[in-house]
Amino acid sequence: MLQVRNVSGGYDHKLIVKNVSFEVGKGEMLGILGPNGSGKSTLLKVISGILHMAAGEVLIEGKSLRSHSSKELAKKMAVLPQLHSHAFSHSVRDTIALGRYPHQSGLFSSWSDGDETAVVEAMQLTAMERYEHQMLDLLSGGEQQRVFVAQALAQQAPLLLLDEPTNHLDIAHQKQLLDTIKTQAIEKGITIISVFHDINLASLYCDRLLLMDQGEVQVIGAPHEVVKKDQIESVYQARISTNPHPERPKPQITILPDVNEKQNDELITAENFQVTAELVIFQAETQLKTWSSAVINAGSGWYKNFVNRRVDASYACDNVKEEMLEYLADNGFSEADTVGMMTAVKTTDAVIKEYDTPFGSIVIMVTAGVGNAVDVSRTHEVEMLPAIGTINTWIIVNGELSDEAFIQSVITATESKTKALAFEQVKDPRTGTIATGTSTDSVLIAATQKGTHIPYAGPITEIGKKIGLGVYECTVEAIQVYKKAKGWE
Ligand SMILES: Nc1ncnc2c1ncn2[C@@H]1O[C@H](COP(=O)(O)OP(=O)(O)OP(=O)(O)O)[C@@H](O)[C@H]1O
Repeated sequence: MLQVRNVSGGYDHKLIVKNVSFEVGKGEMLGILGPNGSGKSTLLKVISGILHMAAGEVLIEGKSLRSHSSKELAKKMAVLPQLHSHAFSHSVRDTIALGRYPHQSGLFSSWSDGDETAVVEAMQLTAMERYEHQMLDLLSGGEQQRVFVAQALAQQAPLLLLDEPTNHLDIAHQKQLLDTIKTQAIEKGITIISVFHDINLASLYCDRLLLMDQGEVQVIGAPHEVVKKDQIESVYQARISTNPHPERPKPQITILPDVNEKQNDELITAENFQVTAELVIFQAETQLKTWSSAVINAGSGWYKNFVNRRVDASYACDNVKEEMLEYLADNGFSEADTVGMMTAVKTTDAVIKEYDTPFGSIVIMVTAGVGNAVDVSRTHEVEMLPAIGTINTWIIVNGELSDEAFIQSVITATESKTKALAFEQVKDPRTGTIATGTSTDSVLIAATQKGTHIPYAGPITEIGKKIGLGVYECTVEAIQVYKKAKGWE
């Protein structure tokens, strides 16, 4: 659709864009990224013929940009500039209708049904119908931005060039606008080139990204090839981390601040745990980075309340999460701050131990109900029914764990728990073989993320050794307490 070949250009004698080449296919959405002043707007202006091209060539559907008349060009290309100056304020409808000028002909151009449909559709797509008769200068910045996007859409050109289309828009309108534009690309085959400041939006919506640095193309490729930690940090000169989008295979970034908030040097010890007849509670002064399979707030996050709640063996509920949230709220724990687990074991039987390591210490808590023990390697052979009995394992770390260390901690703890079940000869009653756990076990790793950086937590690391020993000891003891309570021995 569009070929940009070795294009250079800028203002008067100041060359800004240097030797830029790329191609964009029909229906493709290309995002242009780069720091302030890197030449993104200038590139868009050169491609759209607003600025003089000092060297190179731009081809639209194989035909040189230079050989288009301005009206011909406007039929092929709609442009949304970065800043909109409007000397005269028109109504919203009249402003959008200006987008139809390339389609008007003759001295007394008549307004056709096609023009009307295009304007109405553009108003619908940008949700501006109810502002139709309002004057532009009485609208908010975001509303005005949507009017100009509507004007560009009303032009019905196969190529859309947008300079920061989400400028001034709140998140709902950013989403609505980008969903609309992307739908135009998918359903109507419109080609879109758009400048973005928001790397996450660009990554999420664009098929490819072009990263500019000092007027040149630093890299062009699929979002996962462009949104890389080192590349973004070096071009933008800002510390970031990359993380996966929860629903799409598009990388997202998070800014890492260099300013520290008030430091809290709280050291977590076994003494910080409270045990009541109903609960094991650990409350940290500030949030800990947590990975867990808990009922409430599973996955990763930052939390400061950790609750292991005892429920009766006959506990049955259609909506466990809702019931648990109500329970937590009634007991003064807010959902935003709390990770919540359940157990049928007496909470007073929880085993809580502290282990010193060269970098600091870890605290381990285990409650073990093994009436529901299973041998996971044999579950495919037998019929499994939901049953009560769970081993809950918590590992609280005074240190800074890497992502690898979080996952390795889960592996190390699980292996160690399995060994404890073997030592205690806990069997799966269906198969008669040694159990590996129960069908509802839960694990939680929480770290202060202060102090020593801990890159790994496998069995040969200092932390891995203590997780291995600690989970084993605590689980063996918890199983023994459970067996005694049940009169098994
Ligand atoms: N009208 C102009 N005359 C002269 N120089 C200009 C003009 N407009 C922009 N420049 C210069 O061109 C360079 C690139 O500007 P441009 O607006 O293309 O950057 P950008 O990447 O779009 O930046 P931003 O992210 O801030 O919008 C800047 O150094 C700027 O000072």
